Amino acid sequence: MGSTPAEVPCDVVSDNRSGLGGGISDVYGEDLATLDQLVTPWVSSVASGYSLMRDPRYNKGLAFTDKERDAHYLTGLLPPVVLSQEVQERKLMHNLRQYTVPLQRYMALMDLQERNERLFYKLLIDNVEELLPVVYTPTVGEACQKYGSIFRKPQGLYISLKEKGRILEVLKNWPQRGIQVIVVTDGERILGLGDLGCQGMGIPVGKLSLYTALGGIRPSACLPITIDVGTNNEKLLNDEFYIGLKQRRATGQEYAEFLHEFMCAVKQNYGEKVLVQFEDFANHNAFDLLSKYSTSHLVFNDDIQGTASVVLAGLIAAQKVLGKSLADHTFLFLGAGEAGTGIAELIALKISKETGAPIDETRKKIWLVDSKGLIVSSRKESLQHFKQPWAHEHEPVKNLIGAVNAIKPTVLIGTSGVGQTFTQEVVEAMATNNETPLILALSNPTSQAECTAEQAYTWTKGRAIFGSGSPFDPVEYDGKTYFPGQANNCYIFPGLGLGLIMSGAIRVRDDMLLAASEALAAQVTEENFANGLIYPPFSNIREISANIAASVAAKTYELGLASNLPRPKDLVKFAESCMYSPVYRNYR
Ligand SMILES: NC(=O)C1=CN([C@@H]2O[C@H](COP(=O)(O)OP(=O)(O)OC[C@H]3O[C@@H](n4cnc5c(N)ncnc54)[C@H](OP(=O)(O)O)[C@@H]3O)[C@@H](O)[C@H]2O)C=CC1
Ligand SMILES: CC(=O)C(=O)O
Ligand SMILES: [Mg+2]
Repeated sequence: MGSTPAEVPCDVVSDNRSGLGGGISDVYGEDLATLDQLVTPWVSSVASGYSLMRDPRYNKGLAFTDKERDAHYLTGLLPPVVLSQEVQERKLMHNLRQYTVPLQRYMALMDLQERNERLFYKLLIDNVEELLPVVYTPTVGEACQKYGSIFRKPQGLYISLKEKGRILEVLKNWPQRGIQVIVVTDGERILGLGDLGCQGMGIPVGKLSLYTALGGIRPSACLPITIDVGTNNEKLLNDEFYIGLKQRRATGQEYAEFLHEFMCAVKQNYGEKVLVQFEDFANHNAFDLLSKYSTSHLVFNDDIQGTASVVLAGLIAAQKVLGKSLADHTFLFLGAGEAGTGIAELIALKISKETGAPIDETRKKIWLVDSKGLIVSSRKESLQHFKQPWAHEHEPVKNLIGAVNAIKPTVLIGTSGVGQTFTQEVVEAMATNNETPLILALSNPTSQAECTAEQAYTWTKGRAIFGSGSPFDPVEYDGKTYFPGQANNCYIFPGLGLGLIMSGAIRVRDDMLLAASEALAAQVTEENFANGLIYPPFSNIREISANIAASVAAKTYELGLASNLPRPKDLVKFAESCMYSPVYRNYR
């Protein structure tokens, strides 16, 4: 590394560089470079023999055929048996099930991803309900907490303050060029586990594996990034195995300039149509980053917008069970941060669109409690900007039970990041006030859920509709089985991302999030409703994602924000045709 990054303001990057496949012309600058400029000497070659077996993108392990073994100098490097991918899959699932500790399963799966990418995705796609809790919440949370200790092979791209002034060059070290989706975190609010610094990398890695498995985005088009601006986590600062910068977090101008350099470098390197998903930033940066870059980049914040879209989908679906329109509900949130206010705002927007009432009016049906109590107008001056629209006229209320009794919500949503805050008293009050209380304990991982599924069903005597951010097993109560739903943004972001990419979107708009919610809600079947579910099962997630993608793409075309022209006629078929398949390819 040596040359300084070109000084390109974020908003003057040519849009002609990346095509549907993220195809970029001379973005690495080899052709245009002058003699005194440094370039990265990337080469491509045909892998064979040992290096073919060591390349996770092409490795098939014992599934290499005899013909392939002969042609690619593999004979003798493998035992004689040839196994099909299906047999490999059965064997691996059998082995995985031997591990009783979830973190061991996580590590085994990460090893597989590093060893044989297609087999990893085949496993994940075919066994999504079993493996989602391993590569994603809750186990990924534990993995992040212990990332330094379990660290073997680096995954994703680490951009630390040490690279200030040369982020563009760091991006060029990533071997894949046709990047279509970046999930980036700075590790400050990892699930409900707080500041995990550089060890937050598990989250972008996990989210992007879902982009591929659930949304069909090619693995080579996905780039997980962790921005390391330090950590304020004392435990990590004193941990000899910590993998990040051992310094306190950069803030203010230093932070903003570093993030700006990053955002400019991303656009410069990958063009205008690369999707950047902000993930698990703390709310004091998340809202500002989203509003700053949503006018110049294709960005969305999963915690604010993806979560909003998935919860709205559940509420739209629940209308069929409850026989009430959204406008007939009163909503109460515990937690008024990214997830809470993000969901609240999208609900208010949806009601406003449905009823024609101004959004200032529709917000009045929605109440939020933060760590200081109910958000009311007398607190307005001291509130962060994202809470202010929710400061309604009401006398102060100190805590959640007080708010439940005063507001009498029909829907209770937990976005506090604090476990066991929906106490028996709170849940029973919901059951007293409502025939069918809708209770969503969204905080992750499981340890931070506001209540468990069992508590929700027991304390409401089986009358609640319950969903949670992390999965719970079905619950037996009074001779009946109850199936809790998983209200998690992973229903939305893979399909949303696919829809944006396949239409060549250049910006994300709220209407696209609403389209995603409608599409997800439409996938809930009568059978799901009969089981008390307001989300469809994950077993059909690829079909669901294709439908979400088609609706998002349709909205993108309608808004004039699509660049992949002409518009394909059948967007669902087009979405399906764009999806990555993990089935092995044959080598000549
Ligand atoms: N299911 C899903 O798909 C998603 C789940 N989440 C989960 O939601 C949780 C919150 O995330 P996010 O909104 O980004 O976090 P934020 O930090 O932005 O917000 C947390 C909010 O909770 C409030 N809070 C904290 N402790 C308490 C308490 N004891 N009583 C009342 N309020 C409290 C905070 O209050 P104050 O402002 O006063 O500090 C703040 O308003 C996390 O656990 C995360 O995993 C997030 C995104 C998606
Ligand atoms: C699910 C998710 O994005 C979160 O808990 O932060
Ligand atoms: Mg998140």
